[in-house]
Amino acid sequence: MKIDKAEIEKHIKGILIALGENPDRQGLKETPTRVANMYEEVFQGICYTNDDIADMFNKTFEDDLYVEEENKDIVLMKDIDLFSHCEHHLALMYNMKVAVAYIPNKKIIGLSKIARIADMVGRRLQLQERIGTDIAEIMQNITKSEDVAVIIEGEHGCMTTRGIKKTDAKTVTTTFRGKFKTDILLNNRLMMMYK
Ligand SMILES: Nc1nc2c(ncn2[C@@H]2O[C@H](COP(=O)(O)OP(=O)(O)OP(=O)(O)O)[C@@H](O)[C@H]2O)c(=O)[nH]1
Ligand SMILES: [Zn+2]
Repeated sequence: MKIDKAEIEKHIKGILIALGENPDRQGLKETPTRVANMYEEVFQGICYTNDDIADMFNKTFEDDLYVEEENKDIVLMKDIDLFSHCEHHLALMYNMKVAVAYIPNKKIIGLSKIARIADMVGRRLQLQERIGTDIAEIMQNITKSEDVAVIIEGEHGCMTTRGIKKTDAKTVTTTFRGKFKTDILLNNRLMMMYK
């Protein structure tokens, strides 16, 4: 699937007219094209399924280290900054920090790929909760490990710049899978590392 930029341009022009603007004035003439280009960039992830994203960033290393049961331990990447857009208002989710943890099961994933997965998942119309479950599903697919956790903190433009306007409100969501859900000590250890 590809984003239909011509359709987006047409509709953005319609929105400008509906707002009472003149879409042919100097400053707005190129706006529909600019917005279509921007949408192509920030909504690129809509064109791909979670399986597609897993294939895209499937760079793993098989290391003897993680075959030994006693060496299986938490790998955590935190403070991955991210933007997304809420599916209810198309408003920006910003100041987002994503943390992704997993326990390697024979395979280890290239670290940059974790951030690339988060980035692509953010390029969809999202719920903060679903960003977590999508990242967890893709991580499980690539690493073949059930034990994955995703913690996200973020601010929602639809709550800070309009509506209720709670400018300091932050939302924290957690997605715990496998042992991170069932083993409370492991979960506590992760939260200590996350702090
Ligand atoms: N759970 C969840 N809710 C979200 C997210 N992004 C936006 N929302 C909420 O989606 C809801 C949509 O509610 P509606 O009542 O249909 O929309 P609205 O009339 O604009 O609501 P207000 O924002 O309360 O003015 C709002 O409560 C938003 O805060 C998200 O990532 N997760
Ligand atoms: Zn919203």
